[in-house]
Amino acid sequence: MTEEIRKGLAGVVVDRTAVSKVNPETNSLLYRGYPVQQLAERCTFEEVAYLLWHGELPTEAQALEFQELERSLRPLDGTVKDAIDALPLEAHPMDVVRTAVSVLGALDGTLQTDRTWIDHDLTQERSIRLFAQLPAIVAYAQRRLRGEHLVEPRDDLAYSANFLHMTFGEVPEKVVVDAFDVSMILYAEHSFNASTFTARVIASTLSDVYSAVTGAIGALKGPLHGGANEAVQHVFEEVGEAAGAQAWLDAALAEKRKIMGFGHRVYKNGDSRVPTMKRALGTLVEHYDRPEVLALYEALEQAMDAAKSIKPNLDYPSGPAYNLMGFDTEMFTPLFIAARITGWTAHVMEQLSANALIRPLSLYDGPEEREVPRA
Ligand SMILES: CC(=O)SCCNC(=O)CCNC(=O)[C@H](O)C(C)(C)COP(=O)(O)OP(=O)(O)OC[C@H]1O[C@@H](n2cnc3c(N)ncnc32)[C@H](O)[C@@H]1OP(=O)(O)O
Ligand SMILES: O=C([O-])CC(=O)C(=O)O
Repeated sequence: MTEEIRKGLAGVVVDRTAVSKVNPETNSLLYRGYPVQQLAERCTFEEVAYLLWHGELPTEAQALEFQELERSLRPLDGTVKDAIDALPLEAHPMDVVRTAVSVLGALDGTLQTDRTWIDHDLTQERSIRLFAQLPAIVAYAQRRLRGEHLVEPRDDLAYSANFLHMTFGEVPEKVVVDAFDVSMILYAEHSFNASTFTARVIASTLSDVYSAVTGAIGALKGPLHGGANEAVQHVFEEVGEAAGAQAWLDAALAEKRKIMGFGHRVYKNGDSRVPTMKRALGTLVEHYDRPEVLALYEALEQAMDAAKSIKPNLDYPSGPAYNLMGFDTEMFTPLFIAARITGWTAHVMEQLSANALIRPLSLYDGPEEREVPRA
């Protein structure tokens, strides 16, 4: 029998999903049927989280109930804070956040008594807890890099305004909060990407949602996936200014370097989310009066298009946007975690609702059977 190997599972359909639809032909992305561009324009990130989990946007009463619950779960758990404080300051924030999520799992008393494994309601409760705790964890990870103390959450603020307040100690102007909220919505969900698939593999063994999310964070960290938003900022710093983009790209391509923030496994004619995020970046460029950032963005984009016809992915506009907002570069991928927690957990619940253990086959190409050379 000849088995066909599809390296990287490229082009392989492994299951159904009703969470989102990525359509490279029409360059569109739907969350539960709604175009992500409309969601970014008309909804808050909290509403989008609710949509991803429940399949419908919340009614006013449901939104209020969700808001109260989320706000009540915001203060950073004391044991998680102690665990973070025990880590070296040099630890990468992705490792800090991954550890904090794992600690939250170990602290969750319901895991000790839960023997039903696939209890949807419990997984949903844990998902909201993770959603509400992640801003505190990520904001604290940023603050300790700067030798600053934890800032307590404010329950009079919506998710994004509170996130920025906990990070910077103040709420920035609306244009910044809005750009941040848009980035959270765009990063929330993207079908069977590497980290979501990791979460689904872990869930398929009937493990718990904290374990699935911890594994997903590990998958997101790599620069071929979420780590690219951080890598884009390094590229911008290496290139320096728009005038140097062409020469930098020629040299990088001659060295066969992958250009971070460009290319995608599914989209081959551009990422559906980029125009919306580029607009958000544009508002920040205007707000902070940093036109040189957009000039460099466009110079490198055009040079890459001319050289390879490869278009930017979402990490390309997000990197410089987070830089303008004032985040340290190592914090960019942790921000992606705070957004993608919604998609990951929606997929974990979907996986559990129609589970099959994920266990593919491999084609063995090692040595033929042989004798162990020992008496
Ligand atoms: C939110 C996200 O996770 S989006 C993805 C973020 N990741 C990045 O930005 C990292 C840079 N991009 C890449 O490495 C790739 O485009 C990936 C990993 C995202 C997708 O890769 P794949 O679908 O496996 O395509 P693959 O890597 O085989 O690329 C196909 C061809 O395009 C080239 N290519 C693709 N992306 C790039 C790039 N960013 N820079 C240079 N060349 C590239 C490859 O070298 C390859 O060329 P070849 O056929 O001559 O060997
Ligand atoms: O879909 C992918 O492979 C990667 C991606 O863009 C995402 O996870 O947002």
